[in-house]
Amino acid sequence: MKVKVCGITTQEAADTACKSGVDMLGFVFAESSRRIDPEAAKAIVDQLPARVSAVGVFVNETVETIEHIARTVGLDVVQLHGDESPALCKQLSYPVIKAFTIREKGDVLRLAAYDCDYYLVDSPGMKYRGGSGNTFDWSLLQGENLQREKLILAGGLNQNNVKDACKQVKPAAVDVSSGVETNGKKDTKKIIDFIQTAKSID
Ligand SMILES: O=C(O)c1ccccc1N[C@@H]1O[C@H](COP(=O)(O)O)[C@@H](O)[C@H]1O
Repeated sequence: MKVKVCGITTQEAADTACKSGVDMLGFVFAESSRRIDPEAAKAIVDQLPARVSAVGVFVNETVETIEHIARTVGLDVVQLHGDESPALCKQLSYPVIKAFTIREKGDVLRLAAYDCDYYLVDSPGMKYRGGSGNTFDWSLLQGENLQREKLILAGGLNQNNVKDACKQVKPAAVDVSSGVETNGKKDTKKIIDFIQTAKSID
């Protein structure tokens, strides 16, 4: 199981995740309590081992802004967490993770319109477009003809529910933010425990 830890704002959280075997680290450049400015993100990205991908999270930005920040920071992948069109995804020169909010069965059909590198399925946002810490009804994905090798499961995952979630959804990767935090800050023990648990899943 591939693991992405999102909402990284400190070198300490990045180091902990890297030492624990994380595959992708997410940096939020959208409205969020976890927002990081590009210069601060670049300082962390510059220290990442080559096997760890740096992912930039954007919400409804232009192609020009996304490309500019991606180049400045040294991102490997961009995650689009808003209402970005299939055409915008195709215009980007970076691999794309397109995020989809899953409220009902019909939402799953939207994935088919997109030709992207990964499809991230998430619960509806609350104050911001993501990072709510809430799960969604995983059974909505059962029986659907999804490209599981491109599927990233997100939304309220934590050390205690990630195994059950993966058993139901069978994604290629899991993404966590709130579930490895205490009082809104990344928690070293939770990061280690989450990555160890997720990595033990076949
Ligand atoms: O984390 C945020 O604050 C955020 C803000 C805006 C868009 C996306 C955001 N994060 C993404 O939200 C999901 C789920 O997070 P959580 O585990 O439920 O807290 C994850 O994909 C993050 O990449």
